[in-house]
Amino acid sequence: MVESDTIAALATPGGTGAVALIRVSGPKAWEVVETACGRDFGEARRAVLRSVRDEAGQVIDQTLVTPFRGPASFTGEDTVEVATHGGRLVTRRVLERLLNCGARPARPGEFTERAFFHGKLDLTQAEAVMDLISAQSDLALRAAHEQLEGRLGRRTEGLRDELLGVVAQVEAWIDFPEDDIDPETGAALDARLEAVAGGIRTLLATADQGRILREGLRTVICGLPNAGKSSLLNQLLGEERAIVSHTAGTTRDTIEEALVVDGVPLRLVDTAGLRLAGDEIEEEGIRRTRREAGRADLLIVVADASLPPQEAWPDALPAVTRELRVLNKVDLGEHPGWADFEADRISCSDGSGIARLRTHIREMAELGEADWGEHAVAINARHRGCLRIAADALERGREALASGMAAEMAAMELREALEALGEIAGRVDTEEILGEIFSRFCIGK
Ligand SMILES: Nc1nc2c(c(=O)[nH]1)N(C=O)[C@@H](CNc1ccc(C(=O)N[C@@H](CCC(=O)O)C(=O)O)cc1)CN2
Ligand SMILES: Nc1nc2c(ncn2[C@@H]2O[C@H](COP(=O)(O)OP(=O)(O)OP(=O)(O)O)[C@@H](O)[C@H]2O)c(=O)[nH]1
Ligand SMILES: [Mg+2]
Repeated sequence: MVESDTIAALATPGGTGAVALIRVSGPKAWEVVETACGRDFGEARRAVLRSVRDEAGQVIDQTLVTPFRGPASFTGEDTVEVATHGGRLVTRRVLERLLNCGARPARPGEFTERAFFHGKLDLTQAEAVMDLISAQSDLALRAAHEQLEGRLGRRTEGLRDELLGVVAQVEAWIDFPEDDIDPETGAALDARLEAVAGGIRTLLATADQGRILREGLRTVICGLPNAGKSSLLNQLLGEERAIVSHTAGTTRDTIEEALVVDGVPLRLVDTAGLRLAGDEIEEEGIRRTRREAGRADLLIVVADASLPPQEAWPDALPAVTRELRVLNKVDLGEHPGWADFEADRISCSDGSGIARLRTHIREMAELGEADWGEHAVAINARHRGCLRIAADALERGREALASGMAAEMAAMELREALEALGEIAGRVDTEEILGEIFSRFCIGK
């Protein structure tokens, strides 16, 4: 689907600023802007100062215009960038004028979509543009950058090429149905398939990292009432977000906030204290706490250090892969019963131990330099879906080969794996899938 019409949209946020940027892309991009400016541009990639005028010849704004000749542009099409003064009204009037001169408003993500259709970006790179814009931490930014630079696409396309080689060999056998695949060749093919499967597994293992980078580590604070859970949320946020009081049962509903702790994006959730409920609302709060705790990436269990352990530690918490134990209120003195208890000792009143707790949270996220590595990628949910389909089909293909089934059977399964792998970089012909992806972008991107 390569559309031949010319689109225009504001590329910068729709507020007041020093300068705003409007992009026009498509076969008539130059013509549209030249009409609005009443003059030709001359050379590509050279910024020129031009007045955009309305139909009556009245100047709307003095703008800096940069024309690009396809394919040497972001979209791969003829493109013109018009930098206007950054007022709401002036940008709206200039855009309206360009639309009147033959452009139509761009749909969300349409510039990037066109870059994809003109082969400027593969689908993983187009997705990376979006990740880059929404990145909330330096690591998320770095991951998006590496994906934009094409690292993930090269890996999946590399695996696909290798698989394609094997499929070609298997299919060559289909033409000679009287010959079975000889065991030696069969073993060699299987070794190559195992290597592809290994590559897929390596990528799948980054799904957790990818989700955490994009959505944040889901961190749930829980514990008995009055332990200081809301105080801890406030401490980590650096603001008085949640209500804190000496009354047990203060927090009745879950509170969720996004923040970055030591470079790790978190979704921090404060919950109602776990105990036998006093009333119906509290009971519902506690039900929500259990649900939240169950879907946490990291559980922070908080207890009051000044109380004896048997009175302070909540029981029946869901098992999660990551858990941090915290003893709060150490400023009040620690009950001797905790002596051998391994936990972060903190005080939300005087801030002691909070810096160390932050470090521990970061370590738990396993997103540090050491965990990240030189060749790391962080896949998203769509990539994971494709990789799982590919891994399963590949497995079935290997079984078919091993059990001496007809080569057709094996080839069919391997073809399915091939297709799923190719889908990651955008080898898809269903516009529906692509439309779904690009529609999540903002207008002008
Ligand atoms: N003014 C402006 N700034 C921007 C963008 C933009 O579209 N316009 N970008 C939009 O996201 C990002 C930069 N990405 C871009 C990627 C490729 C090309 C481009 O013209 N590519 C040509 C020429 C390459 C070259 O000169 O080396 C090409 O690929 O053929 C432009 C911007 C961020 N900053
Ligand atoms: N001395 C001392 N008091 C603290 C500390 N942290 C919290 N508190 C106090 O403990 C009481 C309970 O704090 P909250 O943060 O509301 O406790 P919570 O766990 O959210 O309680 P619920 O929402 O009722 O489950 C408040 O009076 C806080 O001021 C601390 O480190 N030291
Ligand atoms: Mg609370």
